[in-house]
Order: sequence, then C-alpha cells, then structure tokens
Amino acid sequence: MPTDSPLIIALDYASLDAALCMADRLDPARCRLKVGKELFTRSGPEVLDALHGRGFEVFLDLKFHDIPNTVAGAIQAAAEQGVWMVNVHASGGRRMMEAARERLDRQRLATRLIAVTVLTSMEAADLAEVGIEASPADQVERLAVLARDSGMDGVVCSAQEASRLRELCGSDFLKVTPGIRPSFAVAGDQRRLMAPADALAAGSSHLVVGRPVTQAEEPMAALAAIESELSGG
Ligand SMILES: O=c1ccn([C@@H]2O[C@H](COP(=O)(O)O)[C@@H](O)[C@H]2O)c(=O)[nH]1
Repeated sequence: MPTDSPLIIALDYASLDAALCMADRLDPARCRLKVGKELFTRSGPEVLDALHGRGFEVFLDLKFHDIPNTVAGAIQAAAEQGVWMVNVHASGGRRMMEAARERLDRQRLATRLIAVTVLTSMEAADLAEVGIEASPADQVERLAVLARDSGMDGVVCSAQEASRLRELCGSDFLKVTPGIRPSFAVAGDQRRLMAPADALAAGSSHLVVGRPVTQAEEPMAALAAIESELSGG
C-alpha cells in the first residue's frame, strides 16, 4: 500500500550499505525515500531494487538537464526501474520537459514527473551571479508556470513559495519541498527554509528531509519528532 505520509527521507549516503542500514530502520508505511546523485552514482540501479524490495516508493532525484532527446531517454530509463517519482530541471526549457512528458506517456509509464525550479540552497545573490536578476520567489513562479504548461506533475521549490504556487497552479500540482528544518536542526547549506508543520500548512504536498534525520544522533527519535510536529503535537 502506498503511504499517505508527506515525508520523503533523503538517503544521501556514500555507500549502498549505509543507505540500506538507514532504510532498514524506516517503515515504508511512514515515509518515502529519495535517492540522489551521490548514492546513485556509487550504487547504480541496485539501490532502487533494494529499496523497492523493502516496500518503499522511491523518488529518484537526478535532476536531469540536457537536450530533449537525451532527457527523454534518461527519464524513460528511470521510470522503467519502477521509481515513483523522477525529476528534471525546469531551466532546461519547455521542449525538454515536453519531450520527457511525451516519452512517459508514449511508454504508458506512470512515474510522476516533476521539475526543479530554483534550488533551495540559492538566494537572490546566487541568482544574480548566474545572470538572473529576478528574486527567488519570482523565478520560482516563472519556472513553475512553465513546468505546468509543459506537462509536469509538479515542481521542486521551497516551502516559502508553496502557497503562491497553490494559487497559481492549483492544489493538485505537486509542491515537493526540500529545505525543511525542524526546530532542532541547523540550516547548513540550505537558504530558503521552513519548519515541517509550516510547510504543510503553506501547501507543500511533500516534505523532503535529509540531514535532520539521517545525521541525527537518534534518527528514529528525530523522525518521530517531525511526525509529532506534523500532527500538531
Ligand atoms: O532545491 C533542492 C532540490 C533538491 N534538494 C535535495 O533535497 C535534500 C535535502 O537534504 P537536507 O539534508 O534536508 O538539506 C538533498 O538530497 C538535496 O539534494 C534540495 O535540498 N534542494
């Protein structure tokens, strides 16, 4: 049974063993898991089989960004591994996103396809350095509308932008939000942050949480504290 929890735990580990050690302490009824660039580059598709075998739905967070034909092929390859969700960078543009959408539809693959807007580690000064004078909020809006119009099921954004995107793109449009920091966690490299309960109230459909759980001295206690915060405890 798919979980109805909004939590996605980011398994940012440097080895398959370390990732599976964590997965074995988690419950697929209580969260989904995210596999990102470091773990996938080290372990390859084996990690996906191992997590699926344990009953987890997996978000493969490889943030594809390339020419349309290349991204469409990569998205098909990811979806054929049975992942629940996969993503591209919205800044790859409309034709790239449409090619990915068309490939999934043509192959009748039900994997959710979302687009990264502005990384949650970025603030206005970071955007300015790469030639974008818009504020993070305005740039997220622009890319989210483009992603919606290009057939994406949702976006990755900060929870700070979720309520505006709910107005613009509707509540069925997924708002997957990293940069989640419960009161006990440090910001680290994240810049556009929000606490778990506030993020849910703002309209996030899914909360991505990594280090606040995986680097905690007691990961299960950290997860329970986040769940309690989400249920108003
Ligand atoms: O804009 C983005 C897109 C992806 N991420 C990923 O989410 C997790 C967050 O981990 P924390 O340890 O909770 O900061 C991580 O895997 C990132 O690659 C993101 O943070 N922001």
